[in-house]
Amino acid sequence: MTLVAGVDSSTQSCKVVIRDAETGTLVRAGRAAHPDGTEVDPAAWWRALQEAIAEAGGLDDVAALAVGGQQHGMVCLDEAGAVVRPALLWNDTRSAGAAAELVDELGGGESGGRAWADAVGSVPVASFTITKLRWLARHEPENAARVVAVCLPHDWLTWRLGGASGLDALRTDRGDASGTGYWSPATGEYRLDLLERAFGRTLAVPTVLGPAEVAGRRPNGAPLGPGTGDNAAAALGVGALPGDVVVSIGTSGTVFSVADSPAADPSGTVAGFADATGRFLPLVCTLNAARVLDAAAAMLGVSLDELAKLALSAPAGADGLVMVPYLEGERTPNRPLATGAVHGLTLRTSTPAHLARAAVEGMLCALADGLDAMLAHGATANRIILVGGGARSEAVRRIAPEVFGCPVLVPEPGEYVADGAARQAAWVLAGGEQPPTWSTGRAQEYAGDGVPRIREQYAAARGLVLDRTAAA
Ligand SMILES: Nc1ncnc2c1ncn2[C@@H]1O[C@H](COP(=O)(O)OP(=O)(O)O)[C@@H](O)[C@H]1O
Ligand SMILES: O=C(CO)[C@@H](O)[C@H](O)COP(=O)(O)O
Repeated sequence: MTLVAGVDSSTQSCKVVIRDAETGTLVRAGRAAHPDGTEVDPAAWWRALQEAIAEAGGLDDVAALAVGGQQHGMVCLDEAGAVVRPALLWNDTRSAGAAAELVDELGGGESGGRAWADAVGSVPVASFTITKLRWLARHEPENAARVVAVCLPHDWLTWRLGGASGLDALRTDRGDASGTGYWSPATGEYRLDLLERAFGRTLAVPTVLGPAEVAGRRPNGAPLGPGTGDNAAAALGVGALPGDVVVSIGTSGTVFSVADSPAADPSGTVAGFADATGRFLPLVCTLNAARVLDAAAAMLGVSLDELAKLALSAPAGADGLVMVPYLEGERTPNRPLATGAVHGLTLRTSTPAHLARAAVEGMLCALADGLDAMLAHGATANRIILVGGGARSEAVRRIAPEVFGCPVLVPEPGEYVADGAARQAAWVLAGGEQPPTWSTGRAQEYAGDGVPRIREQYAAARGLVLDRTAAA
């Protein structure tokens, strides 16, 4: 049996799966935690990767490997290839002012948004690498002066796995490059003029590979795939096709679909990313998803399973109790400085069950807004597929149809980002135009009538929060 490995170096943890290259059957797996916080020394990802690989039984018998990773993180390297400062992650909002400046510099408002969307498929918000480069240039000029190259978390891990033999060995892929703000999915070219505008001078950047090209080799000669961003890897892992909309509930909440043509939304709601197969991946991302459930469970002093039971014991709409879950600020809508709110407290709604229900409904309503935006920008949703750690919650699975107004498919619990990376590794070995066909496990359908009241009351509460919160 030929084995391939896939890695998901995501916000909260590193996961490794080892699968049969031909059938996709899971053989072994491992995981390790990442540190908390929105800036992280990449060395911590490397340590977690080694721990997860060891737990997965090592890589000696693995014929190819690929890395999926959290998007957008800024990893700055000096001339010798050393990391200049801890990486700023996708959910670090300190560059919100820089994002606003960059949009203003290309015309501001609708016209600035249009210029960015036309140039790189997306309008930069604080998550995007380009805004972090501007922040670094302005706030840490001494660190900025040492930077020679910039890359993304998965690029850096792939580079290290391949021996880190020099900055010109850095490689990336279309999917992750499309989240930088200085690479265009439509043309397949870097926009180093925009990088230079943000940072004040140009930098070395990784070579962008095609979906199944070799990014390097492990010391035993096994090829490394180009890897990709975690959402593009999840799309590959669940085998998403045009007509599928994937809703991922991890640290971030994302709604995305595979498309044949690039998106360019001047409002910035839909990011026009590329996918890991040569196509495109329009995507809406919220900053607040699974951790809203973690926070609600912590507030109530219960486990996540108990939170789900409590949520399901309250009526749909929680008798008017609404949580607007902007616990880390928010990206969609673009309110990096926002805080969360609970509206509709009465004696009747002041119960653990109501609060649990409001947390699940609020988190799902923010994703339903994202789904609306995707549909408004031409996505079709023949199937909605729910993945990510938060999809393990029975309350999320059962309340999602009420909020989305349609059934959702929940694949067997698994690590779909790591699986997508493993499938890419198998593709690198097999070659050809398409990734190998792996049988996907059984998915369970959750159906139920939509309850429009849930979204109506959420929209009213969201409006109050937006009114009191300045945009970036
Ligand atoms: N049964 C569950 N119910 C609710 N949330 C869960 C459950 N299991 C895991 N999670 C949550 O999923 C999150 C991790 O999901 P994951 O997709 O791995 O995130 P990331 O990829 O961002 O690191 C954690 O916040 C965790 O609490
Ligand atoms: O910023 C985005 C997408 O644009 C996030 O989806 C990150 O890629 C982090 O993903 P998770 O760790 O939450 O899976």
